[in-house]
Amino acid sequence: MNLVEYKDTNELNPAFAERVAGLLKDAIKAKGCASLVVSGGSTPLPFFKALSQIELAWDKVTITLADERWVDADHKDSNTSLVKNNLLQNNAAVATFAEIKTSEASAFGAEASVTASLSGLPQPLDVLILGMGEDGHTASLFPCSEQIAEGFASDDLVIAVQPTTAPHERMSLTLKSLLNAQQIFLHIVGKSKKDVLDKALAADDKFEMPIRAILQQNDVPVDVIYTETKL
Ligand SMILES: O=C1O[C@H](COP(=O)(O)O)[C@@H](O)[C@H](O)[C@H]1O
Repeated sequence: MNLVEYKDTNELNPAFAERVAGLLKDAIKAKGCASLVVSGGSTPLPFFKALSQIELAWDKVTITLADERWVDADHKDSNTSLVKNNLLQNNAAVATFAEIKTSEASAFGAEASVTASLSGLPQPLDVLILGMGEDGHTASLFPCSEQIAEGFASDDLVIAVQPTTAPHERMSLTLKSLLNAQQIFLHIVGKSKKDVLDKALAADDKFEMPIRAILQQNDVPVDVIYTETKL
């Protein structure tokens, strides 16, 4: 794990966007296409705006989400709408978006249709950007959920999850899917998230803090992109 710290979000967002864009350009040069998996929540919004403005062959990039809350597109908690309204804009408007929210009423039973929606996603993933909750969840691998052991052990691409300490059913990439990446970034902003990171690094029970399964592995490089100061 490599910690990359910035003075503030005004410095972090363009620099992180250039770093991600560089990796996507390298992948396109090497194989003609690239995959980018992003997270939702509140942290990535200004970074999405910065990334959307970078010039690259976005028509060769497939974007998807590491997880989604099972809500309609017009719900304020929709990660899909966050991506559509902030990342799939400007130069990035021509990227392909593989959605992980489908029309089923429940996430439970929708795994097959979500897996089908992801069938065109180039794998291994070129860039995976994760967030982290105060409870140490990442994607929607929640420590509180009944599905956490299966989320760690499953060979499937996605898993439906019902958190008990956060709202909404979720659809999440499984741990195996998340680790099928060339480069992982953990994007965190603020001292409280840094405290969670430090706690995650201080012990090894991944069921207590699922982010440990990402941080404490040696197969995929992980850069933590961090600033304490949100402007
Ligand atoms: O519920 C979720 O939370 C995490 C962290 O979100 P943030 O608001 O603290 O940035 C996020 O990474 C995940 O995609 C989201 O569904």
